[in-house]
Amino acid sequence: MVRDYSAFLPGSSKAQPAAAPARSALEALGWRPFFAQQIDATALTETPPVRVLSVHRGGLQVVGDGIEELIPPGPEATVGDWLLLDRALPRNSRVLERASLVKRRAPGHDRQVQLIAANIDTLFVVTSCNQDFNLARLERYLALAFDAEIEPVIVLTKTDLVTDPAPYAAEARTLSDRVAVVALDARGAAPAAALADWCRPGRTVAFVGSSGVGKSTLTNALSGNQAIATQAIREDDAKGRHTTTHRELHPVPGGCLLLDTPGMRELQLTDAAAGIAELFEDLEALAAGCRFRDCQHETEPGCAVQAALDSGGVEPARLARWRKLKAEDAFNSASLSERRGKDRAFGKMVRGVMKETSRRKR
Ligand SMILES: Nc1nc2c(ncn2[C@@H]2O[C@H](COP(=O)(O)OP(=O)(O)OP(=O)(O)O)[C@@H](O)[C@H]2O)c(=O)[nH]1
Ligand SMILES: [Zn+2]
Repeated sequence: MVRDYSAFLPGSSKAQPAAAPARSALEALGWRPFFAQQIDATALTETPPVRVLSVHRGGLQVVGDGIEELIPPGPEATVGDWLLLDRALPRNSRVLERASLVKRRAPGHDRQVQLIAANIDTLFVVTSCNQDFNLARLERYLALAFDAEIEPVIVLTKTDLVTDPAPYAAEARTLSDRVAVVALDARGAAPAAALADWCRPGRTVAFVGSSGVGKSTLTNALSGNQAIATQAIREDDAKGRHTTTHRELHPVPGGCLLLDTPGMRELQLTDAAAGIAELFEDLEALAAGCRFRDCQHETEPGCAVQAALDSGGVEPARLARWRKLKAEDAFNSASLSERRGKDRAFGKMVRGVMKETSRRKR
């Protein structure tokens, strides 16, 4: 489905409510005390704050109070970042400390860390009341959100396609008592009201989830479904094809800021140990009581996790998901050489076992 961004285009004021509350241009862009307290009054006038709306090869598209420009590449910034714009030397603009940051390791050799998006307030983790619904997948996104210091909210779509969506919502609620769960029909008027709490003016939100769960439908719903003609923002890629612009922050007139990037949709779990620990804080706390610090919670003596499992204090399926998520994160976070090392160690182990077996046969 093509996302309809026409309401976000410059000059579009159709979604503006008649009596919008007065709010500074910066606040509407997400400016708040967390950023303001990082600078003094002189810096504020000499180097005005601007927010990065998009990142292109040619530079950074930034907006601020009466400012809208493309500055050359230089500052190590990503979509959503706040910069103190150095008018004389834009590439020296300072990046303000982030309230949240989504990053990932680049595929390929050096596996450098790539910045995906900064200063997102809410990550809507979208799934549907159908076979897409999967606790392990939801947990992966929740851990990523926690790791990036973003508040996750689970959005369950397609409630209209099942007789009773309640069991889905109930299962989603078992994942964490710190995560809100919203169940809705993504088409129509429901989302704007149901998600209003997180989509107030000046808030920055993003949707993640598998293909087809309703992210575009929700995006369009938040923009007020104002435009009738579908008019996605597009740019030509190197091969002359039209592709939806990557890494864009779209200010919804009179509303929140919406981040839509393919990089966000394909989030992989890497370097998210802290987020996993936060999501599974009860199991982490148990594990602190294991005899060995590197306990794998399998057959080790003095394993507090196994003991809790035996006494029924831990749900086996959840424990299995925790261990799998940790293993996935460790593997994805390892450098290439570390992975090779692991492969070598594994190969050596396999060869050792085979030697042992053939010797026994003789
Ligand atoms: N009945 C019903 N259909 C829905 C709902 N949410 C989404 N759909 C439909 O599901 C299809 C896929 O929705 P999209 O919004 O394109 O899904 P997406 O997550 O953006 O998918 P990608 O762009 O592939 O990532 C569309 O035909 C929507 O109309 C819902 O709550 N109820
Ligand atoms: Zn243990």
